[in-house]
Amino acid sequence: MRVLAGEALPRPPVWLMRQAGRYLPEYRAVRAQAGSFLDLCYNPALATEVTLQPIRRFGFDAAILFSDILVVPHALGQDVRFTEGEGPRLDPVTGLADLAHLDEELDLGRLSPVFETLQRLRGDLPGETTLLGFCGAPWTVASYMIAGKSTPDQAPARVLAYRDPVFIERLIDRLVTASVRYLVAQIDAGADAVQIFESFAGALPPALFDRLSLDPVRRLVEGVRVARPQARVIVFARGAGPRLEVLAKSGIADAVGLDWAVDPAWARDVLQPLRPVQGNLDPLALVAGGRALDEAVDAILAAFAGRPHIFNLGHGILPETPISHVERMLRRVRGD
Ligand SMILES: Cc1c2[nH]c(c1CCC(=O)O)Cc1[nH]c(c(CCC(=O)O)c1C)Cc1[nH]c(c(CCC(=O)O)c1C)Cc1[nH]c(c(C)c1CCC(=O)O)C2
Repeated sequence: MRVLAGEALPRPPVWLMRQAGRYLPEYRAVRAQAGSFLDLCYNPALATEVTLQPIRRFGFDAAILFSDILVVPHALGQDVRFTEGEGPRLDPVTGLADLAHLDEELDLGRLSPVFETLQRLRGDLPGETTLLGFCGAPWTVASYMIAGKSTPDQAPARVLAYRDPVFIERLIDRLVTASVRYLVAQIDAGADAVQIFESFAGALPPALFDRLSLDPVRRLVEGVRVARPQARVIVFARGAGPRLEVLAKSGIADAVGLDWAVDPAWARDVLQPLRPVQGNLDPLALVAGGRALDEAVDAILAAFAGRPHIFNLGHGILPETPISHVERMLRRVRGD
């Protein structure tokens, strides 16, 4: 929270995207008894437990709510399933007629287990551990709602952005409104800060980036700040590249998340004078370990030293990551 307020610390605080997950045996054990992945997300006792697991094991400085970005379309009435080994499956929404079948307003009651999880976490976490809530950015969530699954380049949503701009705009608007409500409720339930995951920023050409990513994220954050002026917001726009400068200059986010392809020297010179940054170790360097990992960690620490920085990966931790590599990374980041 101090870094998000603009303070530079001698050692950066550290957490990892997807830090609760399949690389942990204790997560796999809970997952096996939980039923479906969504059952786990909506079970406050178990969701609290898996959120706490990486805090207990590694002492990360932040805990991130265990949930998924796709609970928002689910709570809007879209059918969402997670099938083993295949990832998410949704009944595609591809035009205004489909959109009419979804709820206009987000039903917060459907998401009450998520808020209960946050309340439990607030009580169970050490006082010095930041509690992070999150949601997907409107474009990223819309691209799943349209394609109905993960796609390499979000082609189904992108082609509709050209063919049916009215539909895309309505869908994005609905997600902005729903996400404001959702993040405000997360803050009220105990989240200290929230992260917005724009995982598919990199798919958008420049004209669409402003219209479908930057502007909706701005409206989302403004909506949250109007309702809860104390809110702290991290925006992680994967693949945005040099467009991160526009984000940093806009003042939308308290901190700018960096993916692993962002050059730390560039981010130090261009972004860090404007905003605190978060990132950006390549998750595959963490899989590889050894000297390559040490060098990658050192390069990030050196680049961002002296200005506000939160250490993190440049995307989610991979299931094949050895736990000993996470421990090695943490010793290096903490200087012990
Ligand atoms: C695009 C996206 C999704 N979900 C999310 C994003 C944005 C971040 C990113 O770009 O990775 C965000 C997310 N998903 C999950 C979290 C929990 C908090 C955390 O530890 O960071 C967060 C913040 C848990 C999860 N969400 C999912 C898992 C794995 C499911 C399982 O345990 O069976 C976890 C731990 C499932 C999920 N959820 C999603 C996909 C594509 C998948 C399948 C991928 C896979 O299987 O690895 C959608």
